Amino acid sequence: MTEAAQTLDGWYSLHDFRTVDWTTWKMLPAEERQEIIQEFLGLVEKWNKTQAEKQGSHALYTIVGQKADFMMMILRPTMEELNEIETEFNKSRLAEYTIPAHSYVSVVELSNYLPAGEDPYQNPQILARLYPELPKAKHVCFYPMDKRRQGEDNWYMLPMEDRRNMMRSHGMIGRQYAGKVKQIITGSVGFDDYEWGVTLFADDVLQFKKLVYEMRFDEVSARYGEFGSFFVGNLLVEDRVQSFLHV
Ligand code: VOV
Repeated sequence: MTEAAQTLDGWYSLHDFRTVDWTTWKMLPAEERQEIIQEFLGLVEKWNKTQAEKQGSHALYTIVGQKADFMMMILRPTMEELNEIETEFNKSRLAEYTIPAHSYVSVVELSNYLPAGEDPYQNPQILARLYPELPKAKHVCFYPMDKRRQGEDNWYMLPMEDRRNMMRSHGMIGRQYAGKVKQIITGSVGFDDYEWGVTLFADDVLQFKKLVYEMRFDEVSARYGEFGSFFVGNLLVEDRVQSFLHV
């Protein structure tokens, strides 16, 4: 057996994608739509409070294309809290006018491919990455991925040393995007259909394409990467919720 990578695990993560049922939403009287929007903003207010107390974080983005209309990304210390938030949203009146489009369950993950040193859970830089406040970047890009296990190309049969070297090269490419793209890698083995969720944040949306394309030529992605559906979107600040839902 080859040596398994050790992971550091942080907050649990739910990416919840919804499509708005504009047809029925339009049928409501304007005052009722207002009440529903206020109820939803009340939920967001609770999430803001949790975030201010550093007990979690969240992000709202509208999604471009037909896969979904908006995404709520939620980070919390436990799976139970994710479940409660999801259920609370589902019981809200806005949910009656949305259709679930997609979801992804995972946990913020760092792996030990890079040297860590002393107890990582005491290192403030590592803690900030395991329990991050999601940035208010203008754009988000989310996709799930696997490492291939096929014939000669089986990531999980490679010696630790080889995997570490490849991850070093991966990290070097990533570092060139410092300040342009922030990545949050969430592990989902045992939780969802792929092995990782990749969530990228950037103010310049084109940097997603440049980064992902450049990584395609790097061995760990070129030989071993398998990818699911991509979602790309724009920041939905609370002030924009009104205009987004205005009909
Ligand atoms: C924005 C840039 C960026 C940077 C700096 C970066 C760096 C790093 C480092 C240093 C490490 C290893 C240690 C750790 O921190 O876990 C990782 C780890 C990982 N990455 Fe990464 N990655 C980036 C970006 C980045 C992207 C764009 C992708 C998608 C790949 C693509 O082809 O579309 C990705 C994937 C991953 C994955 C799936 C893992 C876990 C792999 C495993 O087998 O465990 N990643 N990554």
